Amino acid sequence: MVAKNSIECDSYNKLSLPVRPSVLVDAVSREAIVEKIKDAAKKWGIFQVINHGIPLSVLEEIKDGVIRFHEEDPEVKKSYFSRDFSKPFIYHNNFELYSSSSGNWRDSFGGYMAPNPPKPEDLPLACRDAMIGYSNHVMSISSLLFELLSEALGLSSEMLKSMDCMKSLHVICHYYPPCPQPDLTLGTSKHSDNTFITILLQDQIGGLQVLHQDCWVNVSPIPGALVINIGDFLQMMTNDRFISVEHRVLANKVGPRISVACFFSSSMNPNPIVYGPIKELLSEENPPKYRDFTVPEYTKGYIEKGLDGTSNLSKFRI
Ligand SMILES: O=C(O)CCC(=O)C(=O)O
Ligand SMILES: [Fe+2]
Repeated sequence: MVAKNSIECDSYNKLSLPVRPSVLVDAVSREAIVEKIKDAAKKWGIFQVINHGIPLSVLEEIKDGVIRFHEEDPEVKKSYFSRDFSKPFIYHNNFELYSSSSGNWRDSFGGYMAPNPPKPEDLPLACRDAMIGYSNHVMSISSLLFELLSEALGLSSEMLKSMDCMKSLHVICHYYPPCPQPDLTLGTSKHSDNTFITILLQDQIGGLQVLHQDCWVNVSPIPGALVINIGDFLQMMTNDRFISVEHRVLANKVGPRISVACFFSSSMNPNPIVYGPIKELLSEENPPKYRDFTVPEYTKGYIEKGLDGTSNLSKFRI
């Protein structure tokens, strides 16, 4: 299942992420933080942040909530099982099961937490408070991140927010059970996210990798850190100034591995807004590389092809 034409780089030290996790604390000024983010979003499409303001106890609570739900009585879980993403909360394994050539070694649950959060009683008791609490924190850190990303593009701080990039939050909580034969499968196969950005919390088990210059590079877990992925929409809107990172998750002999992916995207909901390369970033020398798109239009192709390792972006290139 290893991607073709890629070399395995097993050492994080050989090729380490350029933006260290302390990006939001160490940098002496906002300008310095913006510079680091600009560099990482361009070269890697990913960076990690610590001291983001979300208390460690909140991170622990959501991870515990994910384990509690997944280790719940199967009868309880069964009542939430569905592939209908318009429902307020669903438990599923492999949204791409019927479109991909192989299944992935994980189970997931989640729902849209903004702009219309589910009624608390629609969420299972095992993770209800944790999901609501964590989502509120993620919404506020996303506001700062979209400001910094706008500034990194040389735009006004409010630009991306004014384009509704942070309006819709889809939270998906993954549970990767220990795998007896990890070499034969993957936790999540290679893909980029159909989002503006994704804010990811991973536990200490490891397995997340990004494809960089034909090498799979480990995104080693850092306690308390959040991983920020640039998604496909932002790559198109920035006309390739930022890149949407291709990533995957290895299956592990140990586990379970827990991760919580917060997708900023309205992908499964109606959204009439037409996006395209941001006019302020274009010039005669830098004409639009993508045609305009709506999020549901983009998502339709993304879901249909599943996580098959191919890019949906290329279909929108001019
Ligand atoms: O579990 C992870 O670390 C990554 C999951 C992921 O890439 C996704 O949900 O899109
Ligand atoms: Fe992803």
